[in-house]
Amino acid sequence: MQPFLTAAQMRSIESAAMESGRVRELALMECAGQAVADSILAQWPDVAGPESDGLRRPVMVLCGPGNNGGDGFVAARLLAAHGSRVEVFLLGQPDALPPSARRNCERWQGIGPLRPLAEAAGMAQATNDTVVVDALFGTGLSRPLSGVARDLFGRLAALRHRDNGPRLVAVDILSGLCSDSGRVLGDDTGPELPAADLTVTFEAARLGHVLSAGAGLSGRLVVAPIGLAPELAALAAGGGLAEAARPDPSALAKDPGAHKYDHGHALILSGGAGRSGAARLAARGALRIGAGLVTLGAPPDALPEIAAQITALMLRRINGRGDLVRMLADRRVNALCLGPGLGVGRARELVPAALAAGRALVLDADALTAFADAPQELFARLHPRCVLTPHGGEFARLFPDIAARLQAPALEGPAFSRADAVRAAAAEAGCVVLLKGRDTLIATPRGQVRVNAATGARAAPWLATAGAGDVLAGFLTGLLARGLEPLAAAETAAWLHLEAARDFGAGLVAEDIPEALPDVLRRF
Ligand SMILES: NC(=O)C1=CN([C@@H]2O[C@H](COP(=O)(O)OP(=O)(O)OC[C@H]3O[C@@H](n4cnc5c(N)ncnc54)[C@H](O)[C@@H]3O)[C@@H](O)[C@H]2O)[C@@H](O)CC1
Ligand SMILES: [K+]
Repeated sequence: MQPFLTAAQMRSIESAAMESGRVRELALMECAGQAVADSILAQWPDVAGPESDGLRRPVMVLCGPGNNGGDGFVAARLLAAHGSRVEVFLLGQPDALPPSARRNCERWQGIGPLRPLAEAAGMAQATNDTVVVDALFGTGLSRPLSGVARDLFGRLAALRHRDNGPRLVAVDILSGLCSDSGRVLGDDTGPELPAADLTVTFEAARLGHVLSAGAGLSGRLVVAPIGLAPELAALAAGGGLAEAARPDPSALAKDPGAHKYDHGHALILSGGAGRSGAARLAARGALRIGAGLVTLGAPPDALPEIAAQITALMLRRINGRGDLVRMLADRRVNALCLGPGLGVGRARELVPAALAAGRALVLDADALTAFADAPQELFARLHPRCVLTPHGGEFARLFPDIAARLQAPALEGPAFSRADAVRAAAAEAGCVVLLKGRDTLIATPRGQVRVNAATGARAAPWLATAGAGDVLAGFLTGLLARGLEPLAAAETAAWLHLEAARDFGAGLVAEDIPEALPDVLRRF
């Protein structure tokens, strides 16, 4: 299990560990600062070295008024012990620091000078390749960056565009980012934040590392254990933690003795002539992911073009509601996909009939847009075997009140997050909702949340391509046909979709995603 914590959850495990007497705050801070120093030494070995080496890369540690600053003082001390050239800057006064941070500030003052943060700006500009350690604010950030910190970050953001600009390491989370939502606290005037090269966080990732702006600003993420594993396990056992999407390999294996009908029969409904490409992509995805049979249901005018394009897929004339009801009399058709290229008018006619059949059902694209004027009409018909797969725009049309909370400026932390939004949407819809994006989020009506983040080592920039969402809907439908439950199907589909795109790499177009899947499945 790879959990993503909120600031409150992180504080709760820290408090539990300290209240039980198992660990002390100073020890936690020492571990945290050690992890920061170790990660810097691993990524930039040239920060350390003998005194005579003029090529040593300088380090600037920016400490804030809370315990995040305390981690910075520890890292500064440990880097100095490795021979690094370290300058330390403080926002605020040493005697206003909380006790453990103050203790570590005093230890630093026994080693080197402490300067006001205002002096850091000029230095970052003067020295190329400096490693700047951002220990200004962590999980305690409650309002937008302001004053000296905001000005300094604006300058760092400008310098980061240069090749030899400073490198940036965020302690716990980049200052200015809300650790629960990954949103930049502020309004449309800023602040502007520089992207970190590296974020070193503790015990478990925060949601803010992978959601919204945090996905692009956190850089490489190192999650360092600091001795809170028992408390984290206890918290996880209580349920309710957001987790990374993870496929279940055993659910994907096929029994050598099984018949094709044992793997389900998926029905993908297509739009009319000239609009069948999206449904064909979805159908190819459903077939590749292992549905036993996949049928495309199309109106008469689209039949010739589809017939000319497909081989293993089956084709059936489904013109209107009556045709669909007749097809669904075959109980072996156990999963449906409506939306990709369907057309809004056709969706309006077919979605209610598809929902009434009670089969596993993916509603995507036009099937969602068709109910933008009357989402409650759709919600009243949804059942627990449905999965909605909106992108941001479709989400906003179906759940305008929830989307409005997400679009309002994040002026205070913790801000309303995409995880909060998808959880609220699943509760309102009464079924699994998969919100597409670089940070794809999946929620159940019971409040479970899975995150499939295309960030860091799993970045897949080529996946932002026309038709990729249609393939995802097809993967999901294929897995539902194979009998996976909606949550497992959604997280497995999202995970495999991203892996296939990463495997293919540059030049990816949507057609490549199903074709890249076999290599991914073989690795299981
Ligand atoms: N509590 C613990 O046991 C541990 C905490 N650790 C570190 O401590 C951090 C959390 O420490 P804190 O709770 O002290 O919080 P922070 O250090 O993130 O900051 C809190 C301080 O900043 C002020 N503040 C918040 N937003 C501000 C803004 N925009 N402008 C100016 N001031 C602002 C607050 O009033 C408070 O004084 C974690 O992120 C982590 O780095 C680690 O040392 C591990 C152990
Ligand atoms: K920070």
